[in-house]
Amino acid sequence: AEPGDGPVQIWFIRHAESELNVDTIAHDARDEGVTYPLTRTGVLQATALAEATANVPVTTIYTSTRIRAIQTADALAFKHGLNVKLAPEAAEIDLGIPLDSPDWRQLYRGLATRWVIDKDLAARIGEGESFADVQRRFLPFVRELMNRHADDTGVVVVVSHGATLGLLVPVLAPNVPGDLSLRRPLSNTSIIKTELRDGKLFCIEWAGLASGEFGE
Ligand SMILES: O=C(O)[C@@H](CO)OP(=O)(O)O
Repeated sequence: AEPGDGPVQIWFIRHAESELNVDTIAHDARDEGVTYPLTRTGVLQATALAEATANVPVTTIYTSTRIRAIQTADALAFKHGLNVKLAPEAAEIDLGIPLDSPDWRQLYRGLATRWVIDKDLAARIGEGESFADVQRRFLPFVRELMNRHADDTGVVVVVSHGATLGLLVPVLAPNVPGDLSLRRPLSNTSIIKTELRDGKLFCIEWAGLASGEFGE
């Protein structure tokens, strides 16, 4: 069904390219609040996202409180004449990996594998969050939003991050394999489209991939 015809849809969107996503930019500040804004490429991506979704019946926009997410959400908000609702629960996972580590990707993959393949919810790196920690903050936020919008039509948008969305949406939408983000990483401004069916989230599309193509 087209968004607007059927039950409410929740679209989880990864923010546009930020300074954190460019290896040639120093990542010596903590990832918090305003430390990593969008790059110029990111600004153009956010504008393109807003154009591409101009005719989507967006009713509400929630955003992580990192500036890269807020900027992306704002691009949508300005286009749709909406305000944004701040959701600190949707901020990026504190992975415990130094942001400028040359082994960042490999360490991330290792940790994500322990979480979603080995089901070791307590695994963590240093002072970083465990999968149980992240679930404790993100899942109730989304479940509350599902309740709040259960009788709506149209599209509710949640702007968040690669690791948070990639690893947590599969926990909420049972038709998504837990390791899908390891095989199909979310690039900047990727959209995960879900729909509320019988009180549960059903994923209809993952970054352009239709639900029949998720694999095992
Ligand atoms: O750097 C990244 O690739 C991820 C992981 O922290 O973050 P974000 O989706 O916020 O860019």
